[in-house]
Amino acid sequence: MNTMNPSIAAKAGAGEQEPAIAVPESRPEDTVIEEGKTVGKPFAGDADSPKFKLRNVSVSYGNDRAIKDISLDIRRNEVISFIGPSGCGKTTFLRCLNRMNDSIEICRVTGKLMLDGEDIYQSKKDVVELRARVGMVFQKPNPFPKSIYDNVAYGPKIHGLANRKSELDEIVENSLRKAGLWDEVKDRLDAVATGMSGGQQQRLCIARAIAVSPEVILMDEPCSALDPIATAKVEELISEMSESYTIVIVTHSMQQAARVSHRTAYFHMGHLVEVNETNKVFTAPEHELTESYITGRFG
Ligand SMILES: Nc1ncnc2c1ncn2[C@@H]1O[C@H](COP(=O)(O)OP(=O)(O)OP(=O)(O)O)[C@@H](O)[C@H]1O
Repeated sequence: MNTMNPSIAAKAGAGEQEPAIAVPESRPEDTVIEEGKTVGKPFAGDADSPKFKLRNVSVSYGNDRAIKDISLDIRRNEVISFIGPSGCGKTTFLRCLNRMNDSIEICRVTGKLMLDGEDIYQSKKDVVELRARVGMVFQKPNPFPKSIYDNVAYGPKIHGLANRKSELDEIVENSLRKAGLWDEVKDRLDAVATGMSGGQQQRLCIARAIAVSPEVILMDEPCSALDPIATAKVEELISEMSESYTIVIVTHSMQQAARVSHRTAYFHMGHLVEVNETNKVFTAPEHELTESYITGRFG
């Protein structure tokens, strides 16, 4: 979708010529980040009601704060990438969006997290229904050890989305088509899913997520276990899917963020430092930490 500014990309790789006299440089770790302050455009305009309205979100594991007062709107049908150095809180923040962190006993989430205006952390919230609306695709493809058909049919069955076998067949076919997998598997729907290639397994997991008609799909490094060809197929799929879904993707690949996302959010040590249109983040970042990261000064 976007390409990186060649001058910035070049800095990330080869490094620039050393100046004759060493000029003291500020180090990224010395930069003071003001808590709760994000540069760029983290919020939707007044006219738009965002899909997710997230305000003053903090997350702790025991006494350790992993997310520090983050506020962000996620727009309808946008693809937004979360990038940043390892351990900066991308996955933790992503997993708040469908309460996947609930299963971690020491994890505590505070702040307001609204999906279509409804507080997803309210005590009476049905978490199973939330996860049907906000699906998830993980880093490693994790199909059930069942047939290709059963993997896709499982969700619609437990959510009562089909009354007849013919309806279920239709959901399975449509989901596999949307995941770009139908032609490859239509003649072997009874084959066990774990026998597929890694890339096919990941697209099957995407079909499984799609099968329950979600509104949002969360993707946690969905291509990190895939080869470049399988990665390209999943990226193509993400672009196609953005017509129907809101997509939030955590990625370590800046090239991937540049290719697939409309906006990019840069995280740093639990802070949300910058959110901007992807093209801006990679060509003219506003925050010095974003620039340091995308030019490869740290990672
Ligand atoms: N289950 C957990 N228990 C305790 N601490 C955790 C847990 N999960 C994450 N953390 C801590 O929270 C912080 C943020 O981790 P998180 O995995 O969200 O970062 P990340 O940016 O996604 O990292 P990476 O890019 O390496 O996947 C880290 O300090 C991590 O050690």
